[in-house]
Amino acid sequence: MKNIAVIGYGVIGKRVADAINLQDDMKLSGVCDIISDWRIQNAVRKKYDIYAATQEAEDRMKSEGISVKGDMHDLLKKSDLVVDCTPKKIAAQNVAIYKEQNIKFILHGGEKHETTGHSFSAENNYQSALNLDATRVVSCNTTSILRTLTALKRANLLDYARGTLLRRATDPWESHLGGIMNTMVPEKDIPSHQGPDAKSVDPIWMSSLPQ
Ligand SMILES: NC(=O)C1=CN([C@@H]2O[C@H](COP(=O)(O)OP(=O)(O)OC[C@H]3O[C@@H](n4cnc5c(N)ncnc54)[C@H](OP(=O)(O)O)[C@@H]3O)[C@@H](O)[C@H]2O)C=CC1
Ligand SMILES: O=C(OP(=O)(O)O)[C@H](O)COP(=O)(O)O
Repeated sequence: MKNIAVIGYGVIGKRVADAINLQDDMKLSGVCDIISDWRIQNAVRKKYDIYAATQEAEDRMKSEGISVKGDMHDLLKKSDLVVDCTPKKIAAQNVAIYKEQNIKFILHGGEKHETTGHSFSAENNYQSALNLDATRVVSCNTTSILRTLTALKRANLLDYARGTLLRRATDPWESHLGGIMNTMVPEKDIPSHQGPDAKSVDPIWMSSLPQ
């Protein structure tokens, strides 16, 4: 049984926590965040152990009647692996802590490939992730590119690829950040980061493809 910690209980973290909870060989050791609003109340309702990332967060959580088990370091001490689901750039800052505590970690698509040196998409490179100390699960958009091109490549139908990604939805509170790219808001930089990102998952399969 492996004890898994989730840092950041937002859009992705709440799903990761529920998924861990469903596995026979994993135990959710706790979730750690800075929020004290309705979002963390979902974790309270599910009886997950809650940890506060900062002292201010702990004070706010307690003032909202949330029982706090400790801080992030307390959670890491009782965990074998951490899945960091904090917003982009925050997770990269946490990497030094994970390395110092010698704990394996998984980051998400908001971070750069170099942060872990391995980028993961199960269909493409599950085997190469075994026994690593760290990996990064690429974003939903990069995964969609990988799944589409991998299917075409396996069917021997792929010479090269040039794609336009139309993102039709976004987290509502981030809609002002260009989330609905190429639908209402055009992507300003070509190639967008998802093409090179796909190559970082599978450099051999994708190396022949222009960006
Ligand atoms: N949303 C999506 O559709 C997808 C997101 N991703 C990637 O997943 C990762 C997480 O994104 P997402 O779930 O959307 O992010 P969210 O903003 O929904 O959730 C992140 C949570 O972490 C909290 N947080 C902020 N700072 C800290 C900290 N120092 N310690 C602990 N918790 C903290 C946030 O609080 P607060 O809100 O107060 O900042 C929030 O509750 C990113 O790398 C993103 O790029 C990948 C695929 C899809
Ligand atoms: O919505 C996402 O992340 P975000 O909340 O950091 O913008 C998804 O990870 C999509 O990210 P992408 O724009 O890197 O494909």
